[in-house]
Order: sequence, then C-alpha cells, then structure tokens
Amino acid sequence: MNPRLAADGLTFRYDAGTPLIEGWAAEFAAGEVVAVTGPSGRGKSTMLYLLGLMLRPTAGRVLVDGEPFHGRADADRARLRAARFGFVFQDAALDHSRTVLDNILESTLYRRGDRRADTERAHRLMDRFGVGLRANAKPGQVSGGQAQRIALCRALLGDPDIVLADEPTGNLDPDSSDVVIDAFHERAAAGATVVVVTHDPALVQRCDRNIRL
Ligand SMILES: Nc1ncnc2c1ncn2[C@@H]1O[C@H](COP(=O)(O)OP(=O)(O)OP(=O)(O)O)[C@@H](O)[C@H]1O
Repeated sequence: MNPRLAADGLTFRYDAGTPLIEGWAAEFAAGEVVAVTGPSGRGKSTMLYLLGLMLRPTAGRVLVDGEPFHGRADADRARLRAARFGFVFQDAALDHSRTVLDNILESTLYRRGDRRADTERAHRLMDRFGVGLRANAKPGQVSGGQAQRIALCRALLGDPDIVLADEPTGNLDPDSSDVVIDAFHERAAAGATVVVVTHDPALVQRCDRNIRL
C-alpha cells in the first residue's frame, strides 16, 4: 500500500547556492505521528513547506497516496491542501484583521460545509485547547501560546488526514503541550498522518518515531 505522504529524492535550494535539502527521502504512513528534528537552520520548516505543497522542489517528488503532486498547477495543489491538509505555521500566521473565531473558520472557506456545525466544532476545539474565551478577540490581543493553540484549532477543524505542524508547542507549558500531542494522536488514530517539526524533547518522546534532518 502507498504511504499517505512521501518525499522521493527531494532537493531544494532557495538561491543559486548549495542545496539546503538534497536527495531527501521519507515515507509517512496513515496512523502515525512522526517527529522531525535537527539543528536550527537545517531546513526543517522548508521541508514541511515542501511536504505541504507550498514550495516546489528543485528536484524530486512529493507524493500523496502514491500520486505525485509537487508539479501540479497551483490551483490543484491549493485544492488538495484545503481538502486534506492541516498546516500549523511556526509563527501561527493569524490574520490580525479578523477575530480568533473567523481565523479558525477560515480553513473551511474552501470546503462546502455547514457553517453552523463548523462554528460549533470550532468552539469545542477552542475549549479543548483552553482558548474558548478568546473567540471574539483579535489575534493582536492574545498571547503567543494562545495564538499557537488558535492556529492548531484552525489546522484541525476540517479533520485533515495530513497534519503538518511546525514547532506547535514552542510557546506552551507542559500541560498545554500534552493536550496538543493528545489531539495529534487522536487524529492519527482516526487514520491521519501527522508530521511535527520540533525541538521539544517531551514532544519527540511522545511521537511514534523521529526522523533527524
Ligand atoms: N525564503 C527564504 N529565502 C532564502 N533563504 C531562506 C528562506 N527561508 C529560509 N531560508 C534559509 O534556509 C535555511 C533553513 O531555514 P528553515 O527555516 O527551513 O530551517 P529550520 O531547520 O526550520 O530552522 P529552525 O529550527 O531555526 O526553525 C536557513 O539558513 C534560512 O535562513
């Protein structure tokens, strides 16, 4: 059976210099939570952008269910991302002009769904992650750790079957981090693939395996 997500001979350079990532291969199966670790500046976030079809590789392939997607048109990749991927950016990347709730609901805009059910689900996720009282705040009014948990709610709202998270517990205390990793394992138990870039040893320990870049 094809892995849910795979990198095959992935090479990437930002400019004309030496490639940051060269000939990298990895497979991520449905049902597992995988940590990706490595020194700062090694290219972990870049690798996550490649896996998330946000950057095009210089060479090599990114496969989803065995099908190469890295070279597809932007609109195709965007459609696949909206339907199947949940991405947590390292800096949360919230839209400061909209409320917390609207930021979370943004991930549903490209899916045909029931707005009321999505809103109820968003509130349940916010309560679970301890940010339920901030629904009507603007991102500029919340703490860094709260912004990170709001970004997680946004990524998880659509029950994505591929979750890519960049330092999702970087600003969190151990209890809040546990809630996050529990949620990742829950998605994996439901059949998702979860890839987590992290420097947090406690998080690495709770992942099924660790790939070192
Ligand atoms: N848009 C860009 N243009 C040019 N160089 C970039 C760009 N983004 C990142 N880089 C460079 O690529 C290298 C890898 O960056 P990346 O953020 O992928 O590393 P990382 O392993 O995630 O680091 P950290 O653990 O510090 O978050 C760094 O040297 C960085 O300066």
